[in-house]
Amino acid sequence: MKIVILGAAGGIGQGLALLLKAQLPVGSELALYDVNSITPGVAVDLSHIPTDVTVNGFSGKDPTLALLGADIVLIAAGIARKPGMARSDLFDVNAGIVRKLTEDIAHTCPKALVGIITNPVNSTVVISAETFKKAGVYNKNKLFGITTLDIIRARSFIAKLKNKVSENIKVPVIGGHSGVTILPLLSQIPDISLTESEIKTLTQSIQNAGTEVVKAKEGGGSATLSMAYAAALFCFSLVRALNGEKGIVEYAYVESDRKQYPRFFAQPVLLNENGIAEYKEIGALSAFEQKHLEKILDELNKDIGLAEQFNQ
Ligand SMILES: NC(=O)c1ccc[n+]([C@@H]2O[C@H](COP(=O)([O-])OP(=O)(O)OC[C@H]3O[C@@H](n4cnc5c(N)ncnc54)[C@H](O)[C@@H]3O)[C@@H](O)[C@H]2O)c1
Ligand SMILES: O=C(O)C[C@H](O)C(=O)O
Repeated sequence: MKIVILGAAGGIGQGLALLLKAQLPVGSELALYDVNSITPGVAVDLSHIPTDVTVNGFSGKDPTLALLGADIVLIAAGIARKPGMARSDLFDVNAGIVRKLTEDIAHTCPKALVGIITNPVNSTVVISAETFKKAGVYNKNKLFGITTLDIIRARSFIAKLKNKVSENIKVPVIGGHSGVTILPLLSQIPDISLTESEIKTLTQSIQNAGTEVVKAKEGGGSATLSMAYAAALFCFSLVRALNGEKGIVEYAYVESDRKQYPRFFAQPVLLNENGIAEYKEIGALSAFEQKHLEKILDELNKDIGLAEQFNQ
């Protein structure tokens, strides 16, 4: 199995590459690509870790050599937020980067599963979808916006609040990946009950967690290590599904045909060798969550519309 990271020399890319080198199944192949010329060196560095995962690094303008024969491509290329910016402020630079890299994927490995990390995820995934469509190779079952960071944050915050082991906490998070569009379904966590005030505070903390990191890093970027961990978890699920393991469900920002939601929406999907095998039910929402959901639809539709226009 070959996994490619685009943007591999960045804060997320390097952390993600380390986790994949350390934990991918024996015999896997990891290809790192970034415009930054240090990328082959990052691969040499990683290659000294004694696991049976081969690593190759590529830099320059053309990612083709990295993408050849890819089964999974993870896109973390692009700029990150600085204090005072919203994720949508990244659109002008990152939209073009994601479009170009998607064109390269469409040309070289159109059957690969693609996971998008680059912000604003609510829009970049749509840009990628429209680009694949233009190239005539779009398969909505193979394109994912990675929202796992919202889920692991929710797990961490709830574990801390309730003094529980975070590994055992499962939290659905639906919607999108920006501010209020991040909607944790705190009413659905098995064996944990929360007061109204806890729900309100936790929801806000999960929605603002990215901004909290941006502020704390004081201009040095946004979440990298927690995102690398989140992307690695998501990637391992894709790998297991491609290897034929059954019953793997992940939450991700994907295109579905459910008319009650925007065209792209983070939701639970069952994975198999072909990507999305089935859209799972979101389940019952509390009154608080239902009200919140109604509020975010316009914002998501706006982010999606902007991306659709960009590709026209
Ligand atoms: N989905 C999420 O939950 C989530 C979480 C955190 C960060 N992000 C986003 O991930 C992106 C990367 O964040 P980071 O902290 O790693 O940034 P970074 O600046 O550390 O790394 C980005 C890398 O992309 C590379 N790059 C730029 N243009 C490229 C191109 N055309 N082809 C290949 N590589 C290119 C840069 O050289 C750099 O190494 C940002 O857009 C950020 O907002 C998303
Ligand atoms: O907040 C950001 O800009 C990065 C990322 O989307 C996050 O949630 O940490």
